[in-house]
Amino acid sequence: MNGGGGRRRYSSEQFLFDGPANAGAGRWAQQRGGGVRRRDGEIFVSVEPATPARLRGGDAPAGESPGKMQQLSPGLLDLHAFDTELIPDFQVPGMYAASQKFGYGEVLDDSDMSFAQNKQMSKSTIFPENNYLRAFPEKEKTAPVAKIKVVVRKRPLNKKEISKKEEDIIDIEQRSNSLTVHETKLKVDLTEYVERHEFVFDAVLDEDVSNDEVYRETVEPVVPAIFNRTKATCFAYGQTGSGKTYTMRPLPLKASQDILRLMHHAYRNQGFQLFVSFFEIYGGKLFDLLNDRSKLCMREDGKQKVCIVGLQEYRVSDVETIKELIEKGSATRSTGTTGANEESSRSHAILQLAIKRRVDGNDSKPPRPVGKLSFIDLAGSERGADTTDNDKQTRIEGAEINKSLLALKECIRALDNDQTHIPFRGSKLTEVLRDSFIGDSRTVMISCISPSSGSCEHTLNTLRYADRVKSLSKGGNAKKDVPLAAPLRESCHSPLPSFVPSFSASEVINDITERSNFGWPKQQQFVKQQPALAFADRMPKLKEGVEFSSSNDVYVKEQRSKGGMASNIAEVPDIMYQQGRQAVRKTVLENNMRDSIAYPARRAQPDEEDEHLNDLLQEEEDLVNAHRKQLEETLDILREEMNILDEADQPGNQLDDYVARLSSILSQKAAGIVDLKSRLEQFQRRLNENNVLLYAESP
Ligand SMILES: Nc1ncnc2c1ncn2[C@@H]1O[C@H](COP(=O)(O)OP(=O)(O)OP(=O)(O)O)[C@@H](O)[C@H]1O
Repeated sequence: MNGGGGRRRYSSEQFLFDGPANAGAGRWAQQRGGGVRRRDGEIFVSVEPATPARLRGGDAPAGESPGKMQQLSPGLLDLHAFDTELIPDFQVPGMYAASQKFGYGEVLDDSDMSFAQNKQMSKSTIFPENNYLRAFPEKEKTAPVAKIKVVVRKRPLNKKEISKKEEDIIDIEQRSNSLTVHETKLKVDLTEYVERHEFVFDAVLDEDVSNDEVYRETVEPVVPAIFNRTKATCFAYGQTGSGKTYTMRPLPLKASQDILRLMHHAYRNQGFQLFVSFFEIYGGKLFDLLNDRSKLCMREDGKQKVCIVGLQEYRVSDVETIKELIEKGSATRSTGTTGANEESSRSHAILQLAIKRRVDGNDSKPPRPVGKLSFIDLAGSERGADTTDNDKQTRIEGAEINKSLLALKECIRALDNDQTHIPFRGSKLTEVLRDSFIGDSRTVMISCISPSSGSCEHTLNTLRYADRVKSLSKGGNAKKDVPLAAPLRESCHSPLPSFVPSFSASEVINDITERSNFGWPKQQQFVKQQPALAFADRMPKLKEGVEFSSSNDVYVKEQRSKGGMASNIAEVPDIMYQQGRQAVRKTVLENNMRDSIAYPARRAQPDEEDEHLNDLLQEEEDLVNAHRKQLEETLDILREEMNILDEADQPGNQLDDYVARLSSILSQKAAGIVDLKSRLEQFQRRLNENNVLLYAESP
């Protein structure tokens, strides 16, 4: 929780991913040969008896022998670790059993037959199953892990929020994976009502859940997989102050403990090594947090492998050294000095734990990359909207953050839908993480939310983002959420309007694409068949108390105060309006782009494809945001109009005043409509441009 006055209090364990306020050591009491004891009592055990050399000020001895506790691997880091082959000596006992046990045994390429045979041999002849089982603690016998997992974590109200008497508006039922946001809204007649927004995710963690439990729910299941060429990525997403850093901070340490334990027990003497790197993306540029924030350069080679030139990687053998590296990197991380929360982070911090393996047991050759675990503490999500109020630098940063969060969402969605084309070129963040989006990968997104009524809008935005990450996925929420809506439907005052479709978004996509004779939906078809547009058409027919339900979001309006003079004015349930439709539209848009790219005479280059797609997605998001804003302004204007009408009815009213205010209101209304219309036309033109290309060049 925040300390007094909204400033953070840094506890003894708060250093990972945190900014300069945490700089400096001294929070840890060292226990030579026996690990390290934190002042709060928790003990980290060093898994090797030797005590590592201290790391201070980036002066770790470069090129130390691999036998030492840490080793700096200077120069070029090949992030494209995923053409990695397991080296020929891999038939050592244990790996086969481990890969089977953890559910990752199927990930080998077909081409790697010799290796597969070796593994078979090792299983039957060298490492009997029962021995293996005894060698592994219960918690490591993990079931196969979902490719994408979206988890929400709610933090407790902090002192500042309590002193401002803000309410906790998030309800999480025990042992459920759903949550409800209670949003208080004002009607036109200024009476209050509550909108309930219900969401379902893979897991929902309430304020009582400890960091240990977060680790068990998110990262722990994927750790064994990285010994078998999997790339796992864990993101923390959310507004400033929602608990991203608090959540992410302990994860790499806990993961490294598990990795080192596996390396020294299950995979003992198999040549595995652990490397740590830590860098940030700030304003679209890369900086090495373990090398005095020196600027890094990202390059792509002829085979489209992404490399970060100059990134320092440290070989580590004990948790204590990792902790020190993380502390050092966190202290170097950029934090902004502008905006509402001056301590908020405006950069993405990326900490990577890479598993490599010695080639033929030979220390003179560079070790081969095997798997990787990345932890990403994203910039505050609301910073993406920070494009107007601050200085130029802040605006540029805001735009970059916005771009990267948008691109990230699209990449994860593409990944979960097994799309062959991943739009990773959309931002520096996704480019850098390119290797995490190809091959065998696992992604965990932890969406952090604040419970307070004052953060309602940001919380809803975070949940919508998380929802869109998965809502259209094959194994995602769309279908499984349908039953959830049923009890809520039953509880509503009046029956669901007959036009509310019971569709899953992916079914709609299929439906649309099936109806197209040419393999992609024509733009006109697409527009007509959008279910949410059908909703919008019918919106004025809504009555008080009706409920909307899309596949995984439920809108229920509870009237708190009745009898208002404007109760017949339909209010747009923005959550419903946005969710199903945006998801559908985006995928159709992507399909359009993909298909248009598959056939044209002048083939677009991959770069162009990504640019087109990302530009369009961005423009679309801007349009929807502008529409929502305009709607909110219209409601304000309506309120104002009603006031002046009321006053006009009073005896002795000032006609001049009435005329002037009405004139100003009408101008505002007209300006809003003109602005939105021109945005809409511009977007239509962009869609047409793409479709013109499509139709002109299709056979
Ligand atoms: N689950 C939690 N339980 C207790 N305290 C929490 C929890 N989550 C966050 N906090 C506290 O809330 C404050 C803000 O959290 P944190 O710094 O992690 O936010 P953040 O999302 O990383 O913000 P920024 O984007 O500005 O870095 C901190 O004081 C933190 O200790």
